[in-house]
Amino acid sequence: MPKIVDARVIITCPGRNFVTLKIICDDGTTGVGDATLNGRELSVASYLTDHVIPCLIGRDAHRIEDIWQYLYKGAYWRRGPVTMSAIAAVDTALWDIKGKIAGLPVYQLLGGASRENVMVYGHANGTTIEDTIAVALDYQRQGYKAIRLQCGVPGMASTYGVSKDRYFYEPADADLPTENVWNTSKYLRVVPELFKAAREALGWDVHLLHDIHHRLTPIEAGRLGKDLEPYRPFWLEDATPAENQEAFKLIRQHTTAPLAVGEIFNSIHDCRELIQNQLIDYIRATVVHAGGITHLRRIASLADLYQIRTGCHGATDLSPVCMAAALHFDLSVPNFGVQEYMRHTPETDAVFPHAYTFADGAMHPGDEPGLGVDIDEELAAGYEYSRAFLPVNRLEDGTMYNW
Ligand SMILES: O=C(O)C(=O)C[C@H](O)[C@H](O)CO
Ligand SMILES: [Mg+2]
Repeated sequence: MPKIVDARVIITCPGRNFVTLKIICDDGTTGVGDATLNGRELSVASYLTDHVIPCLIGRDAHRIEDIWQYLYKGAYWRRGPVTMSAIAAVDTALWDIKGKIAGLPVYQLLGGASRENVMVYGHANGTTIEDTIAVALDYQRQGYKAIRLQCGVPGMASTYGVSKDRYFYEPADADLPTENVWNTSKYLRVVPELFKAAREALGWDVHLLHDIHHRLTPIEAGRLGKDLEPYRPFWLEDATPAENQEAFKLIRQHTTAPLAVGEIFNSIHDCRELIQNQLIDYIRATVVHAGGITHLRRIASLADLYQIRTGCHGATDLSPVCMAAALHFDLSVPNFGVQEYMRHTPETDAVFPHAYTFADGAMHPGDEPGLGVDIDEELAAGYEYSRAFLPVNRLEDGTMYNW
């Protein structure tokens, strides 16, 4: 048996913070897992270092399921983003180790490829509709078959998903949370105009997505869905905060726009009602925040019973280690939908050398044994942790709101 003899947490900031777990076995095999929780990085690092790693030493690295159950049931305090991100990091690293020892890429251990590659969506954003369309056209030229559209809202100083200077969006931008201001009626006016302009410019052979980022009430979401229906959106994401899973019934009564939810979910229990009541079309939970490959597969299996497809979260705060793991998962599950892909910076790509590739709007995890990703610890050590928070949101009268 490959015995776990050591494990360490590596924190690095090549432009943004990443937390990575590396597990080392007695035969020298190592595995990596992403443990990054945006804006709360050090809590997961501490949970791993102080509470998880001591329990791992001496265990058989091949017993992935048993170790998962040990960390989940054994902690007594179940679920939550910190705990589940830490469990995910261990689980991901163990799949990496198992693949390396077997000499197989992880997707082969998960049942093999269910498709040739994995369709990804890119982020087109801009302060105006015109700017956003120009970026979307560029994505289309690069071969993307699916594009997320976010544009600035006239009369609002900043909007979720709109970057100041880049194609991708990096929200954790300050040492203390930036304060944004939100106005629902202004927002509800601009999005249908954006989609109309996008269909005119991009045609109908491209999937168009939009992220509401938890900002509407269910009835407002129903209205937006209805307004967007003529433009056939691929999905509307996070229409309303999903703690209240029942709320999605109201949205469903009013629109046939497909709904995607779950990037902040960390357990199958967060999405059980949404799935079993057929209230969503895509589940966005991903490897790092939803308990690793082991738990995410369980969520996907439940979703498959209800013809709900996967659409894993893949923003830049999920490291290349999570991206690699997600691609192995995506390639293997029968009910794959789409994978989010926000390119990392060259600095991040250098710290995390990886085998995954992008071509013609799709990705492939590569065929290296394990996950096909690693962390260059020497390079990582050159980028010191720098505290960064996600913004907070207020209504124009100062009321605290959802970001
Ligand atoms: O990529 C998305 O769909 C997001 O909503 C990005 C999130 O705001 C981001 O990952 C938060 O850390
Ligand atoms: Mg989102």
